[in-house]
Amino acid sequence: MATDATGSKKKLLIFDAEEELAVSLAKYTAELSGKFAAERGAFTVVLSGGSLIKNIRKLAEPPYLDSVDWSKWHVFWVDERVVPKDHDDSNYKLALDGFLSKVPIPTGQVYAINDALSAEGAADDYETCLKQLVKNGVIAMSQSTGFPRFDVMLLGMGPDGHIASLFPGHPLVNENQKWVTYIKDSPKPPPERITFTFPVINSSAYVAMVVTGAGKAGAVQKALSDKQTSSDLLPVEMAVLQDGEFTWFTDKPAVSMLQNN
Ligand SMILES: O=C(O)[C@H](O)[C@@H](O)[C@H](O)[C@H](O)COP(=O)(O)O
Repeated sequence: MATDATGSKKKLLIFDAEEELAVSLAKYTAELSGKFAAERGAFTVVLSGGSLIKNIRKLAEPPYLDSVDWSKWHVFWVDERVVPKDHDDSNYKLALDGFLSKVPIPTGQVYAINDALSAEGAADDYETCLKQLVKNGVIAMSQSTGFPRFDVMLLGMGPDGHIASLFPGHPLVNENQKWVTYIKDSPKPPPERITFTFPVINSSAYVAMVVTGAGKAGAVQKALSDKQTSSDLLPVEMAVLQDGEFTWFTDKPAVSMLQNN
């Protein structure tokens, strides 16, 4: 069962168990796929790594396996580790094994990083790729921000409140020019990664913030409490969409430190 916390700028869905969350997340994503395929003829989907890939598993099952128009999907990564694509740390490999190998998205519409480049080179290369896709009309542009506007970002959050490879207290959280940047000292291994920046994340049309498990309850409590001060924001709290819909997909353990839950 989902609980809707109305009155908040962000929508909070709370599920009794991860299984129900996964059912709802598949429906949410399939509906957005239908909407954007009809409106724009393309559906741009941004994935994180981590447990998110397991959470989207039901998209690769009936009825969605057959009902979704996978030919319209274009898949990107909000962050990627700078390792070979067949390395166990690769977010591409994680998504390929757990999701992409099970659905018929054209391989040319799956945008992995160039793993032959340095972190800096891979970030520049990915940004160039995004700019080309904006020119081609595959990725929309936000008129209000001047940054690309992805149709949906399906994101996880770390126990420290990080999203993408934007970590608490790291200067990268303040990047406001680049679309894609790099980090060489990630506190979560491996240290070298590329990541979308906040202006890109915050220009999205839809964001699903998918958070399960008691280990994340502290960050969820801070993010959803009213006592936020601008000097002390977790990265997840800096995800504030300019003109989009932000939905938390949580399970009971993840919200166990919220009052009234
Ligand atoms: O490459 C990465 O490390 C991920 O993209 C990262 O941003 C992830 O989404 C969070 O760390 C949550 O990961 P878990 O869901 O596994 O905790």
